[in-house]
Amino acid sequence: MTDRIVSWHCNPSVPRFTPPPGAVDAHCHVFGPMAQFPFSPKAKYLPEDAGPNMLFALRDRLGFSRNVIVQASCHGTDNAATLNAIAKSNGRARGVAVVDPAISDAELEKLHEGGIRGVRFNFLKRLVDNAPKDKFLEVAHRIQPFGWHVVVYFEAAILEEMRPFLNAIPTLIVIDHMGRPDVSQGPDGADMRAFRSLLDSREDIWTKVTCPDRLDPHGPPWDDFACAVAPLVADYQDRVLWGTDWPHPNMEKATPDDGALVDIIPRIAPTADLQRKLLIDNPMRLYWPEETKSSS
Ligand SMILES: O=C(O)/C=C(\CC(=O)C(=O)O)C(=O)O
Repeated sequence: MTDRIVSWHCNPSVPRFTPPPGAVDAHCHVFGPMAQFPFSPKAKYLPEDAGPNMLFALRDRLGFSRNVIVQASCHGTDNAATLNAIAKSNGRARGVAVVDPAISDAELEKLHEGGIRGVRFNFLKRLVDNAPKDKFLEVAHRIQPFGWHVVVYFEAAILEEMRPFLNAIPTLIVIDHMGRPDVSQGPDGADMRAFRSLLDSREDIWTKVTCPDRLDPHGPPWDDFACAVAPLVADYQDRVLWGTDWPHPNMEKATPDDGALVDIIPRIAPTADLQRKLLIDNPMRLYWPEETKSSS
């Protein structure tokens, strides 16, 4: 690995769709800055810096109010860059960490104080060397007292083999990018049906209806994604989250325009009610529950 890569659009458009005030971008990352927060020696990609100032400028440009920053695999289990971005956000960001299963309770407590509200288990072989299910389950039990949830990233091909592991997780689960279905199969295709059956197996499995750029083989304006995902949002409206996925790790060959990504929201969540659930109510329940308790 030599050259550092740029995986994001350098001049994203201002979206035509205006997110409702208080909207949360519930899946994004920061890279570095490397001089302060070096990448992991095990990183599978080496990006240019995409730090908190860039993230917050994009948030404002797109019309969002808050971010959920997910620790990217290039930073391994050192969450310092994610914590730094959260600390710089004036309370407008929270995060999802990736932890070494040997992490101490005191370190978990520090992550909580720093704004972490979940841990991510990544099963993509191109991103991580190993994904020890037994150790992950121990972690899932240890985060319970903090009220955190588990975020799981896997591809459609391994959904069935993931089921016993997912069944054993004692916390709420969020599946990244719907477990990467082939959206070109349509809303009733085999991948979507399998994913719906997973959602139906537990009411506390949520998902991120994210990444048309990764999932739609036909590219913008991502019609296959919109067609396959809109019925899912309608049917599981209280357990869906949306995010940009900026700075789009590994998408350097087809960097998506973030404004165009935002414009897919009204195509998958066509009513104001669905948009409020997707962009505000649902992410606030998971990441800023203390702000929602009084109103529920
Ligand atoms: O950002 C994403 O959601 C997807 C990624 C990168 C990633 O997850 C990571 O680096 O941790 C991918 O598919 O390459």
